[in-house]
Amino acid sequence: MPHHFVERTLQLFWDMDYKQLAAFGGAVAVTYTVYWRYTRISLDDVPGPDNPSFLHGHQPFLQDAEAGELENHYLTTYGSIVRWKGPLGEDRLWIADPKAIFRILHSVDLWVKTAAHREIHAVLLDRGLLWAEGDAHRRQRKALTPAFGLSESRALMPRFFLVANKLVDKWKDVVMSEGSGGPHTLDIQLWMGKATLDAIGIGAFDYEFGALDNLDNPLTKSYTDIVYSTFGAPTNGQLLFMNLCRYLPAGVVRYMFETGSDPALQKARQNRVHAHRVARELIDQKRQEMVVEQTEKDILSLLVKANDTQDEESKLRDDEIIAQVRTLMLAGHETVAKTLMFGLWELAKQPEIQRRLREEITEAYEAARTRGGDDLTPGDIDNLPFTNAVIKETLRRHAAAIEIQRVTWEDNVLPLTRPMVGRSGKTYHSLPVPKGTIVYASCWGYNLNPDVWGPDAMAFRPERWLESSSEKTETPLGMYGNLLTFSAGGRSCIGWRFAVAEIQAFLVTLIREFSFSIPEGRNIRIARPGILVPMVIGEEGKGLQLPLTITPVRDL
Ligand code: HEM
Repeated sequence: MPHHFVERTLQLFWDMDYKQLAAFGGAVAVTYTVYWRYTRISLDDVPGPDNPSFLHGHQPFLQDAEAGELENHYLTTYGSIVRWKGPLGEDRLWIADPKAIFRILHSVDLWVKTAAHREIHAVLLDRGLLWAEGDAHRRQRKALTPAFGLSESRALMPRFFLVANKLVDKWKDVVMSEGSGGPHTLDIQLWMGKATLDAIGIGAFDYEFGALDNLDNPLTKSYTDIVYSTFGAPTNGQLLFMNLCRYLPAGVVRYMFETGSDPALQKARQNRVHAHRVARELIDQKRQEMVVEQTEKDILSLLVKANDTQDEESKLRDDEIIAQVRTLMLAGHETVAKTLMFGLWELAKQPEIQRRLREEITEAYEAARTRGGDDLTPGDIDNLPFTNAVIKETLRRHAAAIEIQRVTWEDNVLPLTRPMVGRSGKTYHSLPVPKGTIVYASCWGYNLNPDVWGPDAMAFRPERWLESSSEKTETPLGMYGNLLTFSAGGRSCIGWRFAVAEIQAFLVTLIREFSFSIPEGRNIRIARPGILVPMVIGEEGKGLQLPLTITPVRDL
């Protein structure tokens, strides 16, 4: 560009008064908006609620909405594809359509995690499997997969029973000392958090968190309610900030997360210090133990051993193994805790289902005792149809992850299971989506979609799994029971078999020993500010709570 042209252009701006500058700025903004609006694929015709606020969009409203009620409202009012507004008028898509979800979750290089989402993972979980993208993700996943097979997960069952029985002993002590051996109300979410932390410690690393024993362990303390205290109750300002992160370079976002003085970020960084120390010790210990051949192995031992036999290119570095330790500690404990607590809550609400479940489990224990065993084997539990139906129904009705967020970096077209009728009345058989669109593959929306599960999809009804029509669908999706609970595709939950084995061990142990009921006057609502938050209505100020009354059903 000739030098004098640049000079003259600058001079032109220099000579403008503020009105001319404002008019020029306005003209550029309008031209850009019109260009953007008419050259970009538009989502204006997708059904959805009107925008309540240009600045915040629907996000504050979604924070407070009740889990399940919101998804049901979307499905019945708008259908299985809904457009809602993010901050600054941005379009977001909420998706409960099986084919569209299948396409998103099976196109892992096209639909990726947002930069802000990944940076949250980096602080909370390090740069492990949940953080990695592309080839790095494939390499990490390949290294971890052998440790999560069916036989490896089932081999952990005795460890899960050990922790479940310890929980029973703790509850019996509480019932004896505080409830004189009779019914006693306790906060089930607190206890489940402790028990599942101990279970992931023992199952995945052979590490004693000592959460049920209230051991003075700084790592255990730093995990207490970590997800809730980090991301459980963001203010509107924090939500806006998180959303605007996508417009900043990843390095800047990283710097802000790494140095921010927010107490939640400080808690996550403190957790990292403790977790790194423990992870290093554990890895060294596993390497030393590798010379001794063990039959029963924790996940980390399997990972360290398998990694040592990989070629140099595929091998995980030590910092990557440490990242997996932190990833598994978090991903594998809160999720299972939520599933168990909501399962027990459903059973407390429906005594008849609970009675039928206890009958099946008690009979199985009697059969095991006759043949000389104390606990049920994985094979015994496989043969308990109603127990497994209750587990699947809990995972369907109370998916621990509400939704799976992704963004696309390229214009593309989503196939639809059912045609979508746009706001204009036009019918769409597939949906063009512009690049940069953030979508939410809704686990709750899909799991409650009447097109997939029938008109009683909202009801907690385990019997549906015993009927011949269950698990049959046009687009088989998930890993387990065609549920979206464990996601699907190349980034699906690697620990789903581990989770199912753990849930089975806890459920049969607890139901055999205690009956569960809802304490009078303490009704629960489950908010969904990114994670599931059970609260007692009227006691919201106390934060997370799920009180249930337990009564021993066998001699103490
Ligand atoms: C009921 C329990 C569980 C539920 C509902 C659950 C759900 C999920 C979901 C929805 C994802 C996909 C997240 C995304 O792509 O944004 C996921 C990924 C993952 N889960 Fe789980 N999970 C559970 C238990 C576990 C357990 C027990 C472990 C480990 C011991 C585990 C480890 C992981 C890991 C490492 C990933 C990342 C996979 C990848 O990106 O390749 N999860 N889980």
